[in-house]
Amino acid sequence: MNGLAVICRRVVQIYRAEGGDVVALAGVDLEIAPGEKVALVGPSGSGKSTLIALLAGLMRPSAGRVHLGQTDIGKLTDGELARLRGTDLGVVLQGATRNLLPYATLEDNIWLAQRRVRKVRPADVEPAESVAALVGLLGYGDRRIDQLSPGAQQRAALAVGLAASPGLLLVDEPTSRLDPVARDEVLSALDRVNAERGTTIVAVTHDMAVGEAFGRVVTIRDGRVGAEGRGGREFAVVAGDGTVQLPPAMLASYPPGTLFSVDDVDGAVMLEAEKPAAG
Ligand SMILES: Nc1ncnc2c1ncn2[C@@H]1O[C@H](COP(=O)(O)OP(=O)(O)OP(=O)(O)O)[C@@H](O)[C@H]1O
Repeated sequence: MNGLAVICRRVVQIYRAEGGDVVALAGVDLEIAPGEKVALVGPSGSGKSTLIALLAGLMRPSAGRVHLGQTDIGKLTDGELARLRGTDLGVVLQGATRNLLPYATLEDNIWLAQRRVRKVRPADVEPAESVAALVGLLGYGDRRIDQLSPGAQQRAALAVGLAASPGLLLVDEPTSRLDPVARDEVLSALDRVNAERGTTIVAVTHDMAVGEAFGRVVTIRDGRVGAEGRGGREFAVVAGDGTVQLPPAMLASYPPGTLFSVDDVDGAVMLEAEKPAAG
């Protein structure tokens, strides 16, 4: 299928924990066009995995809306969400082998991942061989997963995520623990999938090479979109409630509670910090 658009509006996710509630996402606004490649980066605990889990339909947002294409996933039943995951959504979890049956062949792994789409959209079922070719594993179909190198296992995990020809591929840390050659092979595979199928790709990563290869890098900070890099330039982002985050390095000079006067001067926004009263 064609690439799916992603729209998040004021998305809030709260985990109910014993020690108290944890606000993992505090109002995420994000738009991803069909066929875009987006890297999600940010400090540990900032909410990246939570956002991916919401996009993967593994849970529903506590508040706000998540649209995948025309579908508001908050309105789907559990059964409908599960169906979406095996058809329109491809999810590749962190750690290649978590997505694979290690003692089965690559071809069997792909075949198993196609079982839902075989019922729902049989016309979209591609031969296992062409899915393997897409990730650079042509001729590996009869190899057992546990006999593949770590880099080839990661591409096998991508093949399984792509087996149903999803419109959106979500990948958690696709290049972690790979050597530079294997990493480049994974990046080329993602590039090929995106170019040939138009699949929208969202990857959580700590690897700057992924961000550079993708071109669009969204930084999640404290459960919000903190900044965005495009074509190597870094931008601040206006959130749905009108707020803009300062770059973290500035917070030392302008701590929470600092007052700014805000002026629009010929299209440039001027912020001037109020000097603390002498005293
Ligand atoms: N199941 C859960 N129950 C309670 N709190 C959770 C749960 N999952 C995540 N959190 C908390 O939500 C916040 C966001 O976590 P999340 O895993 O989404 O961040 P992350 O950016 O993916 O971090 P990392 O890069 O370390 O994977 C953190 O404070 C985390 O401790």
